[in-house]
Amino acid sequence: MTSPAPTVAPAPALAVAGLSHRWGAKTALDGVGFTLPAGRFCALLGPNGAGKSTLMAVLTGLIRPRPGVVTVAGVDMGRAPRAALAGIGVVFQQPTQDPDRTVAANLRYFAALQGLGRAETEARIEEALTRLGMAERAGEKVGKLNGGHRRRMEIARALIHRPRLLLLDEPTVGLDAPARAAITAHVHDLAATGISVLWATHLVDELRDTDDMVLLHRGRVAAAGAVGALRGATPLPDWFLARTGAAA
Ligand SMILES: Nc1ncnc2c1ncn2[C@@H]1O[C@H](COP(=O)(O)OP(=O)(O)OP(=O)(O)O)[C@@H](O)[C@H]1O
Repeated sequence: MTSPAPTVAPAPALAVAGLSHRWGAKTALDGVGFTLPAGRFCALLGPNGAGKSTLMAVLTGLIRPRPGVVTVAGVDMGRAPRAALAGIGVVFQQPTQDPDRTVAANLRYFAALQGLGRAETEARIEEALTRLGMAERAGEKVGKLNGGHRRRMEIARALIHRPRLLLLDEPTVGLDAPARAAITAHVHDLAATGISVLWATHLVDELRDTDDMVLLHRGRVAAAGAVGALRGATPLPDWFLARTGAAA
């Protein structure tokens, strides 16, 4: 009789353990730990100064985890940073685009940095823009786009190398309500196709009950789990206010 082959659980898209960081005398992260399962939308929620951007800086390799361990799909960022970073797409808080060039030209530049060939590049650009509902804007100059479309272009750019994990640092800052809603919906759709998403925000209306959430407060994880299960019957703004003292 043969015994069934053991099933091996896939590595989480992202795992953070024992992570701390100080900016001089200021403790920005203090023993942060959480895991993000594959194919989930997870909000990194926290008031101003909670440590979200510092954590994003660690996760994008700008700050070395010390102490602490970050693994991306099982790859240790400290030991194999290039391999870990290859699996991540990033949308930083500050946009970086050439406004005088078209959307496609901006994306081509990024694809070249990733070492993609010409035919592959065009296919990837079309694929990424289509996922963000931006395919018809490929030939438009970035400077002519509204803020929401620019942001969508940046998200498309972060997808060009087909990462399994997408990190976004407050991607809706400065956008009006319709543009925020559109981007939030598009990124939820990406998660539904299997891309894991970590979405840093202090705006609770961007979260759905079915999302995961890591609540960061004063550099520590104050709560983690599914949004609906955590808040129960309490409106999310009230739940957030009770735990952080900050209005959402
Ligand atoms: N480069 C830096 N030098 C010194 N202190 C810093 C630096 N960056 C952040 N801090 C401090 O670290 C703490 C966490 O800041 P961080 O920007 O990571 O929080 P945040 O949650 O992203 O806030 P925000 O939403 O305002 O961007 C804050 O007290 C901040 O003042």
